[in-house]
Amino acid sequence: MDMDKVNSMDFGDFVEVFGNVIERCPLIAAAVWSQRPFSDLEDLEARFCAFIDVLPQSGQEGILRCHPDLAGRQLQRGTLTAESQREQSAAGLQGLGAEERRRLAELNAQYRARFGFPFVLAARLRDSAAVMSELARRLHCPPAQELRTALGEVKTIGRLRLRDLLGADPARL
Ligand SMILES: NC(=O)N[C@H]1NC(=O)NC1=O
Repeated sequence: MDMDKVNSMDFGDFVEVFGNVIERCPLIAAAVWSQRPFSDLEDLEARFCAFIDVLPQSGQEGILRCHPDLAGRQLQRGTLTAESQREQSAAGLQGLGAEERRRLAELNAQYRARFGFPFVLAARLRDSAAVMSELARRLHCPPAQELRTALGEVKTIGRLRLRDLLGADPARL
């Protein structure tokens, strides 16, 4: 899909196509549509990121809370969004053994109890060992720093999803 096509989309089509660039936050695509035309992919990415950056902290935390747990119950049940399913599978999270799943669930619960939102990371760029070690490491970060890190991961996930939709090279992120 090229930028002319994106710029010519009506509101409904745009939200349909880009509504899950930020996981389960179609409102962001709805807001970004108003800012067309976009000059290129980087411009489009920047609009999604800027929306996140100007939200109050409660809104930023709300975005994080829209993300499903990594290797959580939804992955087992197959009820994730198609994008999330693909990303979690790419990290090998579907093939975890019972003990690894239990350990990850325990760390996810500790993380959520400490920060008030789920642990978020761009799973596509990691394997399951890296997911586990990042979770164990970030669990001990100061809350303000962790909020910034988590939002950075949301943006990375979104940029990779945009690249998929536009047929751009994900390696150039
Ligand atoms: N919790 C979390 O990071 N979830 C996300 N990560 C990712 O790559 N896809 C997701 O849904």
